Amino acid sequence: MSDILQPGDAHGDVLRLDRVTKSFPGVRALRDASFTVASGEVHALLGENGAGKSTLMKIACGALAPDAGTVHIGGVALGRHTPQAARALGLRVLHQERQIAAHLSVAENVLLDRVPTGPLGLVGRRRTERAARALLDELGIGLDPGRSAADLNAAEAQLVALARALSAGATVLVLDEPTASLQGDEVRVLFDIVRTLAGRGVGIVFISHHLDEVYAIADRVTVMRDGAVAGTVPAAGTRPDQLTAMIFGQSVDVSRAAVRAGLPVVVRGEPLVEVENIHLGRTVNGVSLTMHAGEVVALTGPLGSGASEVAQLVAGARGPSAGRITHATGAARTRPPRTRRDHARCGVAFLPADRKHAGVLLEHSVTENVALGDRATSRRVLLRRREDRRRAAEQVHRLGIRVADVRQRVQTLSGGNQQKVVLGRWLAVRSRVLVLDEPTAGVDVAAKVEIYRLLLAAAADGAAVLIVSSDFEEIHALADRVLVVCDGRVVAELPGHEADPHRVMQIEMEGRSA
Ligand SMILES: Nc1ncnc2c1ncn2[C@@H]1O[C@H](COP(=O)(O)OP(=O)(O)OP(=O)(O)O)[C@@H](O)[C@H]1O
Repeated sequence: MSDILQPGDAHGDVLRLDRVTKSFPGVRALRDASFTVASGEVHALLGENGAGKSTLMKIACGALAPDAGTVHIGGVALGRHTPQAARALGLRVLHQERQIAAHLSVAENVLLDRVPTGPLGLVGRRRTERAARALLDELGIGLDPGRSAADLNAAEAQLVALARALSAGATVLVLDEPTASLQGDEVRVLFDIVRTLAGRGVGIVFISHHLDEVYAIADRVTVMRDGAVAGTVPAAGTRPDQLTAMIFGQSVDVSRAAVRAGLPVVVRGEPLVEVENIHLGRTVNGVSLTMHAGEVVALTGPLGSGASEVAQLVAGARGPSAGRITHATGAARTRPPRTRRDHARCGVAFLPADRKHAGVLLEHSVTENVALGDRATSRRVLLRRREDRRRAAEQVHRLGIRVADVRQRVQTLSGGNQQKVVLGRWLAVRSRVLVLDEPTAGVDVAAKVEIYRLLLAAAADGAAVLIVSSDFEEIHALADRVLVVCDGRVVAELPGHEADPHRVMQIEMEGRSA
């Protein structure tokens, strides 16, 4: 911890929530939850999907008012429950979405909440860039302050948002699953910066479903269960199985053997999709692959590798600029599918990475969202509400979706539960070809295992499954074959059980430098 003093209360806590309670119609989201963050500590907040982590942080940042309980930031009680009031006391939240102004430069973004003014209140560009440079250097961020923010990738945008929080004098930072769109080296860069911030006395809340990240960065861990705090423990000295037991009430094994236990051994069947030398602009440069019935193929690669685009092409979400994709399934056998609807009709289910925009209809109910898969794959025009509700309820049960009623709007579900709804949509229609981009991003470990088993069961039933994943544990547990993609090409193929993180990272590095 740092010797730089930050405002805090008598215990040095920069954030203190005391006995917070919050209910939504039909749900008790928080029950008497207390949580503190000390100056200079990284405090991980864990819990299964729907446990109450986001609700607790929404109350901390003034986005929601508690029914009971208090919030103190820097030792000062949050009087009005508004984001402005929490910000004024020094609390900032970094969401997963891009939080930078694209029309401004890096420097202007960094100093957005504290633009240095010259005489007459004018903002000097050179002065802005100098001030931003100093801040970026302090954090070890090597970005050019004069660069346009529109050109930044997701990882760079996040670093700029962090620098901006620091420049605004944040004393508490809430990072909500900050590594969701980052790859290996980018995660390391982020963690270095988080450590630097903590060294300056900033208290950091780190929400994650990845225990390896928690061990890499956190000092203390608080686990939430069913809206209550199950306990707070030091990260060092607490074993992963102890944490999963706190999260789920039992330990969870994500190994290949455990995930496959009790499932039939599958023999590779006939080819269902034939991908021949496809191209997409400069992102995909001649990829060929065959997906067979009964197998799970994983595509992996560094950010921008083109793996996601290959999945989009196979799913028919985009058309290739050259090459051919032939499906052997369903009604469209006589002609290659051209549109996404064509693909869906010949049995392709697609779970895109960008769920918020392409995956889920937030304003609609769980039932309607699950039923969408059926609408895309059948010619049925008449709505069968009762049947739709029955199917939705089945998926809610299978995937452990935390929802009071299937008529509830998806908007009111926790992030991980929204993800399960989109997945349930495609599992409900028993598609023969499943294409899933990062199928378990934001999903808790117990649900991950459940999803892996459902995908393996679908494969055992004769489906061909293609996943894009940056989660090595997931690839190792799930894949029969792994294709490593770099610069829009498949640079290596290896059997799933040989795809340990070290091996894949080595191939990615060689692929990138080739
Ligand atoms: N606006 C709302 N209306 C109704 N219910 C809500 C609302 N916001 C949250 N909930 C419910 O409160 C509970 C806690 O949700 P919360 O988002 O805090 O979970 P979480 O721990 O952050 O989960 P995840 O890991 O999936 O993000 C869930 O049951 C959720 O459905």
